[in-house]
Parts: sequence; C-alpha cells; structure tokens
Amino acid sequence: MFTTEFLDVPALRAVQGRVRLPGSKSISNRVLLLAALSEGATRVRGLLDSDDTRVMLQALAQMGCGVRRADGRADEVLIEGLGGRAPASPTRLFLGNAGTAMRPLTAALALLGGEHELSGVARMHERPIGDLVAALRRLGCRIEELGQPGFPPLRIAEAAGVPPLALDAPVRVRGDVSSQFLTALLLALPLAAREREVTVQVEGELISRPYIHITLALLERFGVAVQRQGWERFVIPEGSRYQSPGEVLVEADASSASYFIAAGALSAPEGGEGLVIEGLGLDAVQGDIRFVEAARLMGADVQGGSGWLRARRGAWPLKAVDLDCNHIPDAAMTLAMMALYADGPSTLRNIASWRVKETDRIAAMTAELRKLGAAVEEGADFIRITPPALAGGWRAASICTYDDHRMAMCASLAAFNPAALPVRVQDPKCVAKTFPDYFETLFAAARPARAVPVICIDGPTASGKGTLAAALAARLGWHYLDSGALYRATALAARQAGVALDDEAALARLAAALPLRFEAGRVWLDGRDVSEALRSEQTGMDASALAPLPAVRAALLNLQRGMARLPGLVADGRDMGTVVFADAPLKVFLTASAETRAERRYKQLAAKGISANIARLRDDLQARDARDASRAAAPLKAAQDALALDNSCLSIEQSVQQVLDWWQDRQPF
Ligand SMILES: O=C(O)C1=C[C@@H](OP(=O)(O)O)[C@@H](O)[C@H](O)C1
Ligand SMILES: C=C(OP(=O)(O)O)C(=O)O
Repeated sequence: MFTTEFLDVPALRAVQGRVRLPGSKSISNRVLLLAALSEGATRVRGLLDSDDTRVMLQALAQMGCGVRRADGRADEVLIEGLGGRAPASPTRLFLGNAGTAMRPLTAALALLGGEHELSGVARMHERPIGDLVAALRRLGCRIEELGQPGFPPLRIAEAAGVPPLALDAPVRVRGDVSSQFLTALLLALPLAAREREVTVQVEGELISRPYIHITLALLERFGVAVQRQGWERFVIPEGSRYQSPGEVLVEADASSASYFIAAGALSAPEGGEGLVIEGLGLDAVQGDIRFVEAARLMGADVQGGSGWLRARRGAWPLKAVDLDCNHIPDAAMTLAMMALYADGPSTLRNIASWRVKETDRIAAMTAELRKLGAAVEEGADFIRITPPALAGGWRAASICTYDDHRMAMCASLAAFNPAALPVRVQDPKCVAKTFPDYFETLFAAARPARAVPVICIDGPTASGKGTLAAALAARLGWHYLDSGALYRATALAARQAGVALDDEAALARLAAALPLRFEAGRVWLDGRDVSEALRSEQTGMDASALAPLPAVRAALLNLQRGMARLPGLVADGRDMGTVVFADAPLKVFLTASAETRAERRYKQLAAKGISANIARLRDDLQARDARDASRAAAPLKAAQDALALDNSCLSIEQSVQQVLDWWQDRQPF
C-alpha cells in the first residue's frame, strides 16, 4: 500500500494482462457476521483483507466469537459462531468508516443483548443511522445515541437482557437513505424468528436494491430463506435458525472491478487480449456487476464468463449517457470518470445517497472533475459532466480524495487523458478501506504513456547518495535502485561461481542474468538475502575491480533500465544521469567536502567498533575521487544538466526537501 502524502500517477496509455482482485467487501462483512451468528465453524476463503473487514473481525473477536486466521493467509479465516450464546459484554467496538459493520452490528447486538458502545471515525459519526435506530426502538430495543441524534456513536443498553420484542406488527424501516438499514434488520431478525414469523416492511422508495439481493442470497447460504414480496415486504419464516454452510468462497469485489473495466475501456488498442479480471464473472451475485451494462452503453468492449471478465476499448471516444444509477451507487463513480472521455455531456441520476457516504461524493466529484478541465453541474441527486475539450482542455491536477477510497481509485483513471498529463492523488492510503493494494495492482497492469520518471542521484563515495535516494523513494512511493549493489552483487556471484575478476566475458554473462531482487530494503540474490554480504570489505574491493570493465557495464545497463517501473524510480550511482538514464527529468550530483565525508565514514566505522584515522580516510577518499574521475569507462562526472547539491552543511531531511522542491518545480500541478 502507498502510505505517501501523495502519489503522482504518470500518464498511462494502456492496461494489459491479468489482474486478480480482492474479495467483495459487501459479501465479506455479511458472511463474517452470519458466521458469527451461526452454530458451528465457518471457513471463509477469498476474504477481503482491508480496513472494513478488519474492524468487523475485531468486533466479532471482542464479542466472543472464535476468529482464527489461516496460517500465512490474509484472505482466509475460520469463525466459530456464537450459536445462541450471549455475546461478551460490555464491549466498546470501533468500526472505522465501515457502513457494512456499523449498521448490521447495531441491529445484531440490539437483538443479542448486552452493553455495547459502537463508534467510528469522525465521518462515520456524520453518516445517518437514525432510521435503523428508530426501527429497533419501535421493536423495544434499548439504544442511545451518544452524540448527535440520528448518528453514531451509539450505546446498546441491554445489560439486563433483550427486552420483549414487539413482533406482532411488521417491523417498519425506511429504505430511502441507505439499504443497509434493511440489510441490518434482515441479518439480525432471524435471531428472533425461531418461534414466530417476522415481517419487515419498507417505508419510502428502497434505494440500492441489488445489495438486498446479496443479503438474501447469503441468508439462504446460512439456512434462512426470506420471502420477498416486491421491495416492500420481507417475511422471515418461523423456525429460522442460522446454520453454517461450513465453507464460503467470497467472489472478487465487483465495485473494485469497475476501475479495471474502465481502464480496459480507456486503453489504447494494442492488439492484445485487453485486460482480464479474475475472481468474478458476469454471473456475480453482487449488484455492481451491472456496471458492465453501463460501461457497454458507453462503448466499452466487455466480455465475460463464470469467474472472469475481459475489458478493452470498444467505441472511441466513449459515448455520452444519461443514466439512472440508483442500483449501482458505488460503481457509478467510475462512470463519472469515464464521462471525461465521452463524446458529449453525461448525466448520472438518482444518486442522492452519494451525499452521505465516505464523503459528500457529489460535491467531491464535482470539485475534482472541474480541476481536470471538465464542466460539471451538480444537483441534489444528480451530476452532469461535460468532458474537457480533447487534448487541449485537460489540465494536470492534484486530486483531493476526502478520505474516500473511491475518490482515490477514480482519480487514477484520469491518467489515461489524451494530453498525457500526470495526475496527483492526495492521501493514496485511503484505499485501505476496501483495496489496500489498488495502485500496485493498477501499476502492474499499466503501460505508461511516456518514459517512467526517474530521479538520478550521482556522486562520489560517502556523499550520502544511498541515504538520500532511499529517503526520496520512500517519500514519493517510488522504486529505488542502488546501482552500486548491482556491481557488488556481480562480484559476489562471481566469487561464488569461481569466475575470475578479469574474465570480462564470463563476468558480463553473469551480470546479464543476475537473479537479483530488491525488496523492503533487503537485497536477494538467487533467493538468498545478501544484504550484509554485499557490504563486506572484500565484496567492495571485488566490485571496484570489475566495475570498470565495459562488457560488465553494458550487461548491467539493461538490468538497470528495466528497474524504471511505475510509478517512478530513484536511482543512485555514478553514471545514472550520464549514461543509464540520460533522459531523466531530474538529475542531482551530490557532493560533500572530503573532510565531511571522511568524518561520516569515521563515525560509521566507530559505530561498528572499528577504529580508523580521519586524515587517512580523507586521503583515501580523495585518491578514489581522482581515480573515479579519470577512468576510461564511465568516469565519475556530473551530467551536464545535473543540479549540484553539496550536503556538507545539510541534514538528511534538508537534502531530501531540496530535491523534492526541485522535483516539484518540474511538475505541472
Ligand atoms: O450493503 C452494502 O454492502 C452496501 C450498500 C450500499 O450502501 P447504501 O445502501 O447506503 O447505498 C453501498 O453503497 C455500500 O458500499 C455497500
Ligand atoms: C459506501 C461505501 O461504503 P460503506 O460500506 O461504508 O457504506 C463504499 O464502499 O463506497
């Protein structure tokens, strides 16, 4: 997951290959709760591992359910249900911003009894729950609002047990603010239907109906067959009781799939098979699969079977649409992004619920699409988007995401703009709600419209290149190439394979096929962690012996260039800006006085308990500088267009900030 302050998504040209998406949020949290209310154990496979499911799992564990993760698998969990036992009490449950946890748990705990406090993040305390609380109070449940009336946090105050429930008349609930109120009652009321039928009556026009279909389908998997009469009446038969089906496989998230379907539709046609999405198909139980219909209306070419979808460009530009999106409230945000590429204004209607989700999504979308160059009109329950005039109308923008995962995922789709402008996504980590690895998944499938951006940090030994480059990579969320490590790894591999350090051809062959991996600050050679071995004195000496050999340098060139992957690369070395990435948009030549560098080296050695002589260290460094600058192959020198940075009197943070400032100066936003 990208935890950086912002993420610059370079302009993208296409997506290709295969992506496997994480499990459905709506199914995951329903199945977890149903498993918790059932008798027996349920193994849940394909579970979504994200903020929304983590708060649900945590809550279930606090309630006294057995929650066991499968060894080494974040997407599999074993739930031991309460099976009629009372939940642990009192509890204080923190439910983040997960509507699928807050609403259903409120109803379930009100019917299970005990003393429970349910709270969430600040925005959760602005998301309505009053209609559900009212329905539960009419039933006789004791619930207090601890903040604003109609909103969390809430307290279920049933320490003395569940009061007698008023089940003679239908349980009434409003359906026009969120379908999750009805879902919550449908999931909880089977607990009260052992000895009598229970009827739920919806008041007002029910929104987001396909989510009720998911609820009913999963109730059935757990042994409760609710009879639906239109969208107004739902009858839970007498004798209902939850039984674990033993194992449930969660299909991939259809709302998450919408971003990849859209990306496929926005991709330049490159002949390939388009983008294949694995883990859900046209037969998905989730309502957001109907995004496919809407995408096709806009001209996308979407095919699919059971367990797979394939998306690629069809009509181009896309066709403008005027659509009622009430049935796909989440995926409709993706349509708003596709509308930027349409042949006229598109209108998305009947989406009033956008205003009470992770943020006011109508207002947020309006503000951010305008930044990109679109003309946008918003109404209480609609949004109309007139796309930017082809290439000329698009603007590079820094998109605010309002702690809304869907705003962040949507923003990335602006990177397909015909002007090939990058897009800045603020606070990318908000995707943690439902798709923590969204950007990694996108970048693995995406092809950039232009060369991947590279920042080169070249400079003499002990100037602090590695520290600066690694810190920059961490701040930008980019990959990091320690090119010196490639030479040292070649030296290590040569010693292990018994290749002589003057056998240029054999060394070059070795270098060309180096099985090297950089991961989480460690370096792996042929599956072995060689991070320490690379730093040894011996490896360093061997590396400087083979580094000047032209065939070795040529062999490592491709390897180094191959490391320029989305979203960007910070490369440190001696010839990054002059040879390897000669076209890089920012090159820094990092220096420090010989005295400063000798002092740093002295301190490093002292920290390791090695005594040294500062004057000798300084002389050695100066001699090495002279050798490096005068050698025939790739001499150490600053690229013509490099910016010099002398960090003798700067802290690491000051150096990092200076380079970030230079980078920012080159950005269009
Ligand atoms: O029941 C569900 O799983 C959901 C229902 C929808 O909410 P509303 O019914 O509030 O529109 C949807 O937006 C949400 O992401 C998930
Ligand atoms: C509205 C959403 O979430 P929640 O389940 O919290 O309602 C969403 O995921 O877009």
